[in-house]
Amino acid sequence: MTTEERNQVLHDLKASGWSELGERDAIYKEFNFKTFNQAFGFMTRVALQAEKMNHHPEWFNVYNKVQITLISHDCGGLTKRDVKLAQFIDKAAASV
Ligand SMILES: C[C@H](O)[C@H](O)[C@H]1CNC2=NC(N)=NC(=O)C2=N1
Repeated sequence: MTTEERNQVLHDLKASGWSELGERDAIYKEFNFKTFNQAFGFMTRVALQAEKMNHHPEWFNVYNKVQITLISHDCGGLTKRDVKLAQFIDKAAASV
């Protein structure tokens, strides 16, 4: 991404609850659902999309909470693939 693209994209992602990690060039967001079933259903939809994109989240789930970090490991930082997946994730969470 160009610096301009990156700034625009980060601005939009931050507006929807993503934050930049300090220690790595990655983005992070926490999702809270009502139940484990909802959390895991959400994770299942994200997993299928991730597999399609061959781009996979780092994530941690306890009961109704899902914490997600996105980074492109091959580049050691944020790429358009992370942005695409983040946008899919937000849509999936909104439709639970
Ligand atoms: C072998 C396989 O294509 C690679 O390891 C893919 C899989 N999923 C991936 N996911 C993410 N987030 N970053 C990667 O660099 C990556 N690489």
